[in-house]
Amino acid sequence: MPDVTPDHSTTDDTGPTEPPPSAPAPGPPSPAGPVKAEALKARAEKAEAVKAGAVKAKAEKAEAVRAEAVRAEAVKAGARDAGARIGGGGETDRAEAPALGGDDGELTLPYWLTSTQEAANSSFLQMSRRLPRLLGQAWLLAWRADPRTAVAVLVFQVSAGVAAALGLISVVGVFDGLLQAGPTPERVRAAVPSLVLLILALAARGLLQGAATAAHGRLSPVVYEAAENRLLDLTTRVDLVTFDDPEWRDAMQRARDRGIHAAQQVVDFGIELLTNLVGLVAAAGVLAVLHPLLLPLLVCAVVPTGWAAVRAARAGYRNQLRYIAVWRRQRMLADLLEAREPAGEVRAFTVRRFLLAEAARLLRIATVAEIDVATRAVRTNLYGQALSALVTGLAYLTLLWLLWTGRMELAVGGAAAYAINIGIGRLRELAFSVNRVYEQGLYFADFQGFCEMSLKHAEPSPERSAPAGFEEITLDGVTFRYPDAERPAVNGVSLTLRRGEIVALVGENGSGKSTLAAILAGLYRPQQGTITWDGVDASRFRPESVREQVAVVMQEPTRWPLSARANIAIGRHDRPASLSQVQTSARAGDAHDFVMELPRAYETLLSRHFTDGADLSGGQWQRLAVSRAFHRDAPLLICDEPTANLDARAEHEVYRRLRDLAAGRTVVLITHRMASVREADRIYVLDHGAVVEQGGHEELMAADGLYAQLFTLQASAYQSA
Ligand SMILES: Nc1ncnc2c1ncn2[C@@H]1O[C@H](COP(=O)(O)OP(=O)(O)OP(=O)(O)O)[C@@H](O)[C@H]1O
Repeated sequence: MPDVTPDHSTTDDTGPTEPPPSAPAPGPPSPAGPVKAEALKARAEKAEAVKAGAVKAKAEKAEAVRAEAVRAEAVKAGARDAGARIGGGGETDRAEAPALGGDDGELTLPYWLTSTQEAANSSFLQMSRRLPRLLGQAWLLAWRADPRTAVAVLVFQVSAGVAAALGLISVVGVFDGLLQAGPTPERVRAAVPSLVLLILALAARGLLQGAATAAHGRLSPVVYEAAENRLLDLTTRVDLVTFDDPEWRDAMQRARDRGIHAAQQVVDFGIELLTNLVGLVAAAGVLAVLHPLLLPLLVCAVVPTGWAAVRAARAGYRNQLRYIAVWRRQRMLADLLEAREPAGEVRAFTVRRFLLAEAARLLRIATVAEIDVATRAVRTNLYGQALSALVTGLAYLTLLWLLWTGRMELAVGGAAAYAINIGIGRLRELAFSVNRVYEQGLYFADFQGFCEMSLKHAEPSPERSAPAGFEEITLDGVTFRYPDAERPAVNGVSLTLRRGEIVALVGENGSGKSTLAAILAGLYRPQQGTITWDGVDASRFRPESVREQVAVVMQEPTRWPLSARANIAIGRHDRPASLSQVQTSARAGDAHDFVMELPRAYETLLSRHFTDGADLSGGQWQRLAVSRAFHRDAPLLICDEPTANLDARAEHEVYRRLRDLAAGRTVVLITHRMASVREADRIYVLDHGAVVEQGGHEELMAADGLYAQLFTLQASAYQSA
């Protein structure tokens, strides 16, 4: 869970506070950059060239040039050393080998950084203009996640601000009392009521601020939870073909990478901004009452302070922008090195040292860059503080001038000095808040964009449900093309499935068998042609209700990291199944015997990632998948190469049971094992997405077409062996 939960309780009204870190870096660690002066100069020039609103392509190019310059420096500086260190200095250990991806590690701007690019190059004015809408969106998000807590945060926060304003006003009273003419005891007495009010106001503010922080601590994770749930909900609601749409996948990746976190942060920083705004309004109000000149003075102070804040933040983002690609690649490699699946190949291909060197090279670049960021952050903060001191000095000089020339009373001057102090601190924090809300708002826009896009791709949901069971399913001229594909994967297919039949789909690789099976299963909707269930157009049924009637054994069945029992029972997760029912399904899929040999039999967790977990062989996983499909007990069973990983005995068993199972059901069988096909009632031969032959085994052999060729080829291979 993301971590950023600003603690508002630490906000102090007693004067300007230290500026917050210039660049909150959600997700990846803070970026970095080598300290070479020339590279920095080149980067600065390029950065200036990339003006706000510049087209994305231009920005990407500029960034790539910069990144490359800096990368080259960093690689020179440390990568080879790092590579040498890792493997003990051997020749093969060094990072001499070409970088992964065949691009020699060129760091082009990844798609998901375009928002940061925009943020890094936005002016303060641009940020301020978008702000109201962003704050509105943040509020909506918080409201939807938890309306009561959202209102509580708002009420507590505003009340704390009002209490702070009261405190400020009472300070004026204290000064007024203390600095009036007369003997000291009288002056002290005159100041007491205001002092009491000040104490009460501060106590109330402390309490309210604490309550606001507590409510916010509750709201923030709930917002994250709501955003994550919404993303998952929409991701699973779109139809399957949307997963093959690269644009949607990009959008999903962006929303997942940064969007969810940004949703939470927009709310967090929105609250922070509100807090600072209330404080500022209080200070400004008091100043306006004290002297008409003081308010414009404070407003003037916002210009340099805001400029310094935005400049510091933008510098941080630029660094992040530059090095986040390095960081991501390093993480990707590290993940691969740590994962179980590639562990075998890492060793078998003896690539350990090569990969380590590459990971170290990237890490080195990031480390060098990180040191640079720290140095530059100190410098920027120094400038910011100097500028801030200058503006504050100017404000006080004006105040002195007002006092000196008798335009302001001493008591009022004391209170004004206090209010200016607070006002300037608030302004600085406000500038940071604005910058943060804006930056996170850009990623949040990605999240919202994905939600809107997914809603457009959501499956249609007609009221009508498919009937339980069928006599005949008919496909008429069905054509299906994947997004961006040049030609249809299934082209004008017409076929009929009757109850109790075993129908086989045969054809060479890529001929469209699996796609056709997915269409039959209701996973893809054809762009042309119709599918009817007992004469009713299946598109008029709720897609889920069609799938309820289908059990599928996928080509690559999912290896659910659940117990063996759950791996089978998930086939009908909505109906509670007893162990004996699960065992019956397991026997049907020829899985019972090996499951009983597992350490905890049916309760064994099938994942090596957990203690006591076990893993299965490819064939065993397949048998579980067949059992799962049997357990689903649906009128249409689609088996897409169910025996590809099975040994001869298991294969024989599965087909024998399929025959039994077909009684009263329909089985669609896809397999390259021609011997298993000859048993089918009808065989459809596919070529380039179209049905080129159909009939029984004998009939097709006699036709001497593609089927006969494939069959004879396989049979002869066995005979010659
Ligand atoms: N998700 C996808 N996106 C785009 N094209 C796809 C996708 N899946 C399959 N295709 C293409 O559709 C065509 C048919 O693929 P399909 O998987 O249906 O063939 P198949 O007959 O089942 O092949 P195999 O015997 O190898 O399993 C192929 O050209 C394939 O490249």
